[in-house]
Amino acid sequence: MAAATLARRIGRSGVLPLCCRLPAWDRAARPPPGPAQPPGLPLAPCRSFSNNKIQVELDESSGVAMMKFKSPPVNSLSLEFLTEFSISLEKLENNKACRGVIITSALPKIFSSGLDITEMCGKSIEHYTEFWRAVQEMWLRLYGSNMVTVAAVNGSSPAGGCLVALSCDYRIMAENPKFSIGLNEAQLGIVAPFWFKDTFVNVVGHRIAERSLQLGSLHPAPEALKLGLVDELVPEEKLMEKAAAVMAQWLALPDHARQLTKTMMRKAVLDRLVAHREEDIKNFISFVSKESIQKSLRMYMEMLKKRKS
Ligand SMILES: CC/C=C\C/C=C\CCCC/C=C/C(=O)SCCNC(=O)CCNC(=O)[C@H](O)C(C)(C)COP(=O)(O)OP(=O)(O)OC[C@H]1O[C@@H](n2cnc3c(N)ncnc32)[C@H](O)[C@@H]1OP(=O)(O)O
Repeated sequence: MAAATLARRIGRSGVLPLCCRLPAWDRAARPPPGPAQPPGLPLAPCRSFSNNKIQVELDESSGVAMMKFKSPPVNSLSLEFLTEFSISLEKLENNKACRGVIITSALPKIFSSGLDITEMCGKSIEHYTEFWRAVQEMWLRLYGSNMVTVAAVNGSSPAGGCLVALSCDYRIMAENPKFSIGLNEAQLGIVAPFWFKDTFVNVVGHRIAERSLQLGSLHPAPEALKLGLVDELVPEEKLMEKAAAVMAQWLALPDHARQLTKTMMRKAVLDRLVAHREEDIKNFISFVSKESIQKSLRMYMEMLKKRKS
């Protein structure tokens, strides 16, 4: 689907209507590009594209795309960012030449600061609906992607930023103990929804997830490795090289076998959100509309600003 058409269909809601496409986890496995492809079949024209928030470059010879978050100061996941993120994933997913994507940040020291807190403060019910749908859409696309997804975590990655990394197939983090990662929602006085929790449990197991979620822990990189929250630590200067090597290893397998296995592992969790999407939006709205929650979020933002001065 052309980017302009996609953007029009997404419209202000930030969401692709589900009727527009099959979810990635329900699609048939794609044949690998290259010799198996009928000669003369044009590849989708998306070698490199970028928008205000995200830059993507696809190397058609390897089938690997590099996606870089570039939304200063901290790559917060605003409605606009989430919309661009979903559009970028959709473009790659629909491009037969693309088999894998490495997700990283173009900013120093920050992978992503998580959901943009200002999107959850003092806004209308319509805005909360649109925002939360865009958060759901991003996760459904990323967690349900048929592509191999590798997170090259080159900075701190709290809450929604951690969810992005957790939703990938493999996480490599720069071994800087100043960088931390985790679902710290409880520290903000808010609660990670069930599908954040399910994604976390699927990576680290129930006990570690329960303790970490209740405490709202942000784990420095070495601790994140011990907990299995990330798969590997490497010196920062080796991060991209390592991500490319891991990607090559995963792409050495036949796509169909890997994709069907991924679907088998993730389907129940994806289906749970798909079945309860509207209810989840209602829960989000009633939760963030509470005066006590608004107060907690405002205090947290003030704390961030004070810490700076
Ligand atoms: C029952 C349940 C049912 C339904 C669900 C209910 C509830 C909803 C759940 C919602 C789930 C939420 C998920 C989230 O992702 S919440 C966001 C969590 N994020 C954080 O806690 C990170 C906060 N930020 C930081 O810790 C630091 O900023 C960071 C990332 C380590 C970078 O530090 P530093 O380089 O020093 O930069 P600054 O702190 O100076 O920040 C620069 C600038 O950016 C602003 N900012 C930072 N993070 C955010 C953010 N997430 N959203 C918006 N703005 C952010 C910061 O305030 C500074 O702004 P300024 O104007 O002062 O320059």
